[in-house]
Formats: sequence, structure tokens, C-alpha cells
Amino acid sequence: MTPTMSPRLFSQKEVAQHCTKDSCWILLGTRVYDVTKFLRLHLGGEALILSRSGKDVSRFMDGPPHRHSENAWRWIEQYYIGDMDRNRAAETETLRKRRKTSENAEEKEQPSVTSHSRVDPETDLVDWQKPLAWQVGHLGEKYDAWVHQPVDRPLRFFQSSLMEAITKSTWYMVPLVWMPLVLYLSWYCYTSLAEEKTRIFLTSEYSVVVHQYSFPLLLLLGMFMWTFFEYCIHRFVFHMRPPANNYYLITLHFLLHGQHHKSPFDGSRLVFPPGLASPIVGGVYLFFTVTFPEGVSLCLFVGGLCGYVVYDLIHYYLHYGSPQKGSYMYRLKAYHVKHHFVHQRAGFGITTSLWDHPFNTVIPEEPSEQETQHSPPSSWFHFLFCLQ
Ligand code: HEM
Ligand SMILES: [Zn+2]
Ligand SMILES: [Zn+2]
Repeated sequence: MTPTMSPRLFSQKEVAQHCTKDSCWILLGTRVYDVTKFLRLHLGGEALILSRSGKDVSRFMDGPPHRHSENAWRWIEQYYIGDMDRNRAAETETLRKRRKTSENAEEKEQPSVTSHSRVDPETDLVDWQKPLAWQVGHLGEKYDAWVHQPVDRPLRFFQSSLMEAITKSTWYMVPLVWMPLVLYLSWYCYTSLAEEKTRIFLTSEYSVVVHQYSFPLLLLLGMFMWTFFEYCIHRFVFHMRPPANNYYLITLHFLLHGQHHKSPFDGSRLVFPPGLASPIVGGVYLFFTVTFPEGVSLCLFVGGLCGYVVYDLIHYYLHYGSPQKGSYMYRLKAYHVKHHFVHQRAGFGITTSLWDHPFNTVIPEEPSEQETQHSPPSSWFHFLFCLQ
């Protein structure tokens, strides 16, 4: 919406009509938002929003049950479609209050809405009509904050359609390309081990035969090794902090991972395109062959590749799936959504938060509803201490 256009006005009856999964509107004060597209993506579940359709959700945005992040407040602004018509609207409590005071006082009366910054696509530092790849490097020290303010829109990296196509992939291309290779190599490893010629040398003279039945174990070990690799690459490569004056490193960061933080629900760039992944997979294979004993290295590599496929699919699911509350997947989704929206310097594990523990990057647990309502004893100690 351009600043010169006056906002569309809706009557309360009109707003109330949009209360289904197919069309869901909510209010923040008198501002109207069409959140239909977001329902399925909401971490708290679609029911929490749907049950409040047509109503003012400002109170819920500040919790309980959850105090929403600054980014969640920004996010909602993308769905702004107009205002509730004060003349035609019924006398809601909010409106009655607002009519008593002057225009300036009105703004102060709704701190939960106005105190949060709003995203304005027109002033969002980049020109969205032009490809982003050559613009982001110029953001300099503003890049870090910009890239961690997510938006709900597809991104265009390059002018060339070919280049654009190379950087995109649908989720099912990952298992389609890599799983036949995993299956073939698994069969190859198993039959090679069955020949009982693969040995691990414990000393220069003493060696043990690697039996074919140890293959599942080696595969699982390879998958476990992947989880460590996943953590390291996400933390140390994808989340490297490019120097503000280095145009090329900022661009590289954006292409590798920054773009995913800027547009976390761009489905075409959620998994790594197999074409671009191939040389990396080849490099990892070489690394395994020089690091681990012959015969065993291939088994571990297959496990690692399998772990990678599982990781990419889980990551896709965490963005688009709606796992059941209380399930492992739900906990993973909550963890990953918080990595995107709130704690970008923590929560680097995707398929497991295991490696966040030894590296001290675990996202702190949110206090439960009861804990926020009834202050824990430590706060009372703190309170008494402060009084003295
Ligand atoms: C339509 C506007 C809304 C938007 C854009 C929104 C956005 C978000 C986002 C981005 C998160 C992830 C954490 C964060 O960034 O704070 C989140 C979590 C959550 N939201 Fe909302 N939300 C909305 C409305 C609501 C409403 C109306 C409720 C409840 C009455 C609600 C309850 C929750 C809960 C309980 C969580 C945390 C779930 C967990 O950690 O397991 N949200 N929301
Ligand atoms: Zn990340
Ligand atoms: Zn993600």
C-alpha cells in the first residue's frame, strides 16, 4: 500500500464474516489483517488464530499463552488489508475508549499495537522489483538486522531465468536424486562386506574382519556423524557473520543461508538443489576415503548421505508441516521457528538439538503458562532483595 492511498474500510459485520480456514481475518485494535495464508504456518497452531477470527488479538500477541517476538509483530503487518470503519462499526469496547480522547491520545491507548515496529515493503532497504543477489552486499552493517527480519514473499536472486532455476528445487527432488544412490551404495557395501575381505587394522599386524552384519551399525554411525556435520555447517558456515565492508562475503552469506532467514517460507528454496549439492557430496566422499579405513569409509559415507536426505526432508516439514502438539516433531518445529524468529544465534540443530548442548547454543525454554501467571519463588527472593 502506497502512503498516498487511504486504507480500505470494513464494517464489523464484514470482518466477522471472515472466520473460516478459507478466509480468516483478525484485528489489532481497529487494523484489519487477512491471515488466511498464515494459518497453516502458525507455530501455535491454526486453531488458536481461527477461534479468534474477527476479533482483536492484541491481548494474545503479548501473551499468555505466548509473548510474541518483535519479528512476529512485524510478520503480521504483511497481512494488513485496511481498517475497521469507525462510523459503521458497532461500539466495541476499544472503539468506545478511543472516541473519548483526541487523535494523539488514541495512539497512546493502544501501546501493544503501536509500540511495535511495522514492516513497510516500500522502505525495506532493497528494491524488491530488482534481483536481490547484487543488492544485499551494499547493505553493509544494516545487512545483519535486515536479513533476520523475515518476510512472507518469494525472493528473486538473479535476472537470468536459468540462474534462478539452478538455485531452486522442489522438496521431492532430494529423495528422488539421492535415495537411489543410497540404496545402490548400501547394496554394494553389504555385498562387499559379505566377501569378508574388508579388515580394520588395529596394529600393523593385528586386524579384524568387518562382517556384513555390521553394515546397519556403520550406516547408523554415518547418520549420527551427519548430525554433527549439520550442526557445524549451520553454525559455522551458514551463520558466519560477514564483515560489514565485504560486499562479496555478504552476498555469499545471503545466497547460502541468509535468503532462507529472509524468506523462511519460500518453498522453492527450502532444500539444497541436487545439482549444486553434487560437487559438495563428491568432496565429502573424498574426505571420507582419505580419513577412514577402506571399505568402512563408503559405509559411513552412505549413512551420512542418508542422514542428509532425512535432514532436508525434516527441515522442509518443520516449515510446512503441522505436527501434533507434544510430539518430537512439534518440539523440533518450535525450536526451529524460534531459531528463525527470535534466537538467530542459537538453536543450530535441526534434526536434533543434541549438539547445541556441548556447544552451549541451546534455545532457552519458554516459561509455561502457570509459571508466567504465578511468579516462581526466585522472583519473590529477587523482589525482597530489591526492597532492602
Ligand atoms: C495472526 C497473528 C499471529 C501471528 C503473526 C503469530 C506469529 C507467531 C510466531 C512467529 C510464533 C513463533 C514464536 C515467536 O516469534 O514469537 C508464534 C508462536 C505462538 N503463537 Fe502466535 N501468532 C499470531 C497469533 C496468535 C494468537 C491469536 C495466539 C493465541 C491466542 C497465538 C499463540 C501462539 C503460541 C502459543 C505460540 C508458541 C507455541 C510454542 O512455542 O509451542 N498466536 N506465533
Ligand atoms: Zn539458520
Ligand atoms: Zn529453516
